[in-house]
Amino acid sequence: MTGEGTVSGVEICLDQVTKRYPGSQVAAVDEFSMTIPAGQVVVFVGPSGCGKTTTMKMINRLIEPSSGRITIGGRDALSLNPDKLRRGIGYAIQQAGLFPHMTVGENIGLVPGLLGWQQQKVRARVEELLDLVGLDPAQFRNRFPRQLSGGQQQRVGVARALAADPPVLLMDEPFGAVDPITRGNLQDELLRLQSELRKTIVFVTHDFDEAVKLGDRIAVLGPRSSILQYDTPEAVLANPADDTVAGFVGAGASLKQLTLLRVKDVDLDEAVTAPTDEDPAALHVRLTMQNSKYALLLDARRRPVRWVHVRELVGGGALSTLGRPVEATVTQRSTLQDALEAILTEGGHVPVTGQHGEYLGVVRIDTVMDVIRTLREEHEHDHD
Ligand SMILES: Nc1ncnc2c1ncn2[C@@H]1O[C@H](COP(=O)(O)OP(=O)(O)OP(=O)(O)O)[C@@H](O)[C@H]1O
Repeated sequence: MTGEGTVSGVEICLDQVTKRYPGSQVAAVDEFSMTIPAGQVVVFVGPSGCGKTTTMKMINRLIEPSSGRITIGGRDALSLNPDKLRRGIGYAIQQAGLFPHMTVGENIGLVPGLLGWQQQKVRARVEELLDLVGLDPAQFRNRFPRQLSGGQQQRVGVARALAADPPVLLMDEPFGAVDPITRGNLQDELLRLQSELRKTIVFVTHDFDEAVKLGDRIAVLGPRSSILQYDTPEAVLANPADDTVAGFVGAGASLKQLTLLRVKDVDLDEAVTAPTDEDPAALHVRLTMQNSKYALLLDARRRPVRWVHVRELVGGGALSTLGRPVEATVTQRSTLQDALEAILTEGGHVPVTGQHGEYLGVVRIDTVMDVIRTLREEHEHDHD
């Protein structure tokens, strides 16, 4: 994820951090070392029980490490007062973790209040944050958490984590408890927020697709929080470090890479186009001469309306009644994943439209397949 804001996050370093729970023979986290760059989103992904949450909670010392070193922005986290440390680190969890007896406003204003901010300033900050996460302050400020939907609660949870403008945000499956559509919206909003705020975010999830979507880097973790791979989503998808990672990435890994690219990143092809009032016989001649099977009919404002096959042009009838309607189009901003789905609907190619729905070109299935092949080769080459 690249953003335009200035980086407000700081680097986090974990150096041989180990957690041994009392009474347990094996370490839950075993000598974990990682540098998390300032202003980036790093996603910990891995199977249940591998130690993701334990690793994350050692960063804000909700769990005390048994040994090792942690620095946040160059400061030794283990020598700071834990309460003080936590006030400088935003924390968002599944089911939002809001205090049920406090209003939305009180929940969000909690940490700034603890930091001694003036009431007036806290109130202004609450308004600002509710706005930022897309909730109308007048409507939501005085409600209690139980009077909110799951998605709204998660938004408040994110607002609360951001309240004191901390450089670091820890997010533990924050969108785990909402339906897939709300989840997608919350992810989009986090990306939008992050492009402005540029915090350092550590995000824990089970969901590999979520990791690919949100992460600047993904850490795929195995037993005892061992780092199986720590790389960009592109690299993990294209070249999983071993069979375990490959299994976790799952089938269709190279297809998932297509969510990282957009239509504007590839060359468009030209279809044979025709206005809907063209003479079918004349269009037949044009298609034959250009050795094309299909023509794309455009309306008076050059918007794609129908596909017509060359065979359908010989039986007579007005062009506007021939062929079949265009069912899917994409824009320059659509992901190649969306384009591929549309191509499968449309049969081999999909029209690309501009701001006013006007025809710009088509993306063909061959183009998408070439992209997949190139990505795979590039990453194999990188890892030689
Ligand atoms: N308080 C505890 N006492 C003893 N063992 C614990 C404690 N908390 C976690 N563990 C153990 O430590 C290991 C790592 O747990 P952790 O919760 O960090 O994993 P996780 O990857 O976050 O799992 P999940 O995805 O299911 O939340 C597990 O084997 C777990 O049983």
